Amino acid sequence: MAQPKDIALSTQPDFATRMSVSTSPSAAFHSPPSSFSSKLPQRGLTKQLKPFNSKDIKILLLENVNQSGRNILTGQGYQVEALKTSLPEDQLIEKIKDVQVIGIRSKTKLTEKVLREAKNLLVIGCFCIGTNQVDLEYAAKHGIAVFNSPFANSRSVAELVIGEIISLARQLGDRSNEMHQGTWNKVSAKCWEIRGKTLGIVGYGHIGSQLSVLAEAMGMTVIYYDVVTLMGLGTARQVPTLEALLTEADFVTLHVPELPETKNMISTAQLEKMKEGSYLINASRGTVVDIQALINAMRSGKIAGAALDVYPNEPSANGDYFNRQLNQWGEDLRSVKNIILTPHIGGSTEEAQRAIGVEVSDALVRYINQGVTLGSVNLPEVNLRSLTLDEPNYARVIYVHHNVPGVLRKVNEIFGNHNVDKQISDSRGDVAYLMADVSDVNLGDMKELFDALEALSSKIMVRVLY
Ligand SMILES: NC(=O)c1ccc[n+]([C@@H]2O[C@H](COP(=O)([O-])OP(=O)(O)OC[C@H]3O[C@@H](n4cnc5c(N)ncnc54)[C@H](O)[C@@H]3O)[C@@H](O)[C@H]2O)c1
Ligand SMILES: O=C(O)CC[C@@H](O)C(=O)O
Repeated sequence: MAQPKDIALSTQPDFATRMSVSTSPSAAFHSPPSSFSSKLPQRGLTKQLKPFNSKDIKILLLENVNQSGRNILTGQGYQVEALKTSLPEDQLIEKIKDVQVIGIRSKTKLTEKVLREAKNLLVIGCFCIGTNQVDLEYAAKHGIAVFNSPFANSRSVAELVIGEIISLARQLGDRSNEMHQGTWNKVSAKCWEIRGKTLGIVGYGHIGSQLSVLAEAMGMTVIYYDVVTLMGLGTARQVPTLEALLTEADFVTLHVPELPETKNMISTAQLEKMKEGSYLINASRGTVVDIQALINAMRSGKIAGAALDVYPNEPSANGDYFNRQLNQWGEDLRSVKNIILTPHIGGSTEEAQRAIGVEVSDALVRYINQGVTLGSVNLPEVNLRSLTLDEPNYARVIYVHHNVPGVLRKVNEIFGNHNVDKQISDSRGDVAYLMADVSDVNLGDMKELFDALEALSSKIMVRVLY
């Protein structure tokens, strides 16, 4: 965009605050008005804004979003329908037509096909870390913001992996299964302490680095591989290649996102590189491991044990679905020795789900009521000081538009007869986001502003809140 960005930064939080908001949302997100207020001029109580031209906000929550999140949304007076499972595509398409907000976890696929039908949708809340289930680009191009919870369940996943490392080293799953069948099988052959063993972490992000600290505390040596050069915590050491990690680690654990580059990142060639009798853990995404190759490597004895929490195809609800129909190797996998299979529960703790519910719902409320995009994974992050009850005749105008030259000139011409009290604009790729607070406007003025902005060829979405 040719025009200058950040037109009215005088009311923005300082740089450090903005950086900490961007990189560490949960710190500020639980109570944004108060966390910002100490940095900003005090001008009375925050006014709760509402759209000048639309009905009640309708929200569809799928996949059993935690009560903490539902309470925040219903507390705002929104109409919330909450379902325990995800929905088959045809039902999802029917329901999404009607709502302004949808909340999902990892199972619901918001593809272009589904989003095309979502004519009223303003915002998507992913009540989890991963956002690979959403077509982020399509959403951005249609002005639909997407929020997630980037690390509220990291600790839960790291703790699960620690449990799995010990369980695999001691063959706990098999011993427990045998006892459940009535068989006493006291063995020590090929059962190990984890002290002194090497843990290889692939992906040293929020989860990988938490795990690193826990593993070292238990006496393990930690090495990690990441596409980014990162400072190791404690005495953890970064290795230059995946191959270097695979040849050195006794336990390999995967914590990378689902990307084209991470698809089948661990397949036959990589399993061959691993140490004889080593272990593999995957709690990242199901596409990262070639499971048939893993079954073969375990049957040959090369891999002594594995723990899988995620699968290429996962059922949309609880029940007896983990079979050949879902994944063709389903039954073979179940027959392998010393393999721990869990139903994508890495982040499924009370602590994590409560924190995610609060964090994502707060972000949704801020976006719906104020247009603030801080923490969005697909739109530029934009914030303006809240309007207060001392400013009764103000409107907040939000204009999401194509990032092309000349837009700000046209928008400011439209604002021409009004006082623009504060304004900010930023872009991300092809999409730009402008927010302006305009004073001395009545409902008629708001309609005029709305209609004029709607008519611009650069328009993606217009909202006028007051
Ligand atoms: N099982 C669960 O319930 C559960 C819970 C939370 C997250 N997850 C999954 O775990 C993944 C990791 O979570 P996180 O919070 O640690 O993510 P993160 O973004 O903090 O860290 C991911 C790390 O992987 C690295 N990376 C990316 N591509 C890579 C590649 N090709 N090779 C090596 N490193 C690469 C990144 O540089 C980053 O450091 C998430 O994307 C999500 O899919 C699963
Ligand atoms: O809770 C879920 O469904 C997803 C958990 C995890 O994979 C995440 O991406 O946060």
